[in-house]
Amino acid sequence: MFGHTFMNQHTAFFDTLADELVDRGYAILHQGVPAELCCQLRSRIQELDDEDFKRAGIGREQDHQINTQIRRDQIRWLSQNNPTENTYLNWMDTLRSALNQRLFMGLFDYEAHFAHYPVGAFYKRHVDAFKGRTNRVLTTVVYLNKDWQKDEGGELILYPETGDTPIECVLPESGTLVCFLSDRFPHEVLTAYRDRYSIAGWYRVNNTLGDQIDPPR
Ligand SMILES: O=C(O)CCC(=O)C(=O)O
Ligand SMILES: [Fe+2]
Repeated sequence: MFGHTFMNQHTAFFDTLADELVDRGYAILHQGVPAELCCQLRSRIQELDDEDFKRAGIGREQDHQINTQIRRDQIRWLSQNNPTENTYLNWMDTLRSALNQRLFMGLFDYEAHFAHYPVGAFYKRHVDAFKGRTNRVLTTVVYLNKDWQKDEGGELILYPETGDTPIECVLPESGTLVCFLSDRFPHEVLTAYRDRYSIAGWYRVNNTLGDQIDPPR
């Protein structure tokens, strides 16, 4: 689907992403996903019914009360069956091979869900994977919100492995791609004051450690 010219055009982008991951363990790229694709993904979300989005859970935790204290987003997993979702999954697969070529990370597959944070929603500080207990190794988040303003909240805050001083504060602006090592960076989503749409995804390695899936599928 993505030919030679496409790859050449994007070589510099992949190089930057790989370099930043090596240097810092994370990367924030402001045009990480082509604008046209972001536009298609926004339309796709509009086609989906509110009912398609389900309350996100924490691990295998069934306790609704505890969940709502931690996260209030609603999610829907992406599927290859829809052409727009499939285009996104293909783009992320191109990125997967680009990273494997440069960093030998052995990224094996990718799973991703749309997330909707209604007004008032947040996701408290957490890590996406615990060392040695998961096969999720690299987190990606792509934002789909046009002209997001500072006073609309909903920032992603990244923390260092230890300590409470944030290292990054990211506005969920359309096209921005955030990528970080899943077991290294605690992070949180501050309360959103406007509907906030994103796609969160995880590259996984192929091992048998992964018995903890968060959120459950
Ligand atoms: O939407 C974001 O900025 C981050 C979401 C997140 O941390 C997650 O879904 O695990
Ligand atoms: Fe997360």
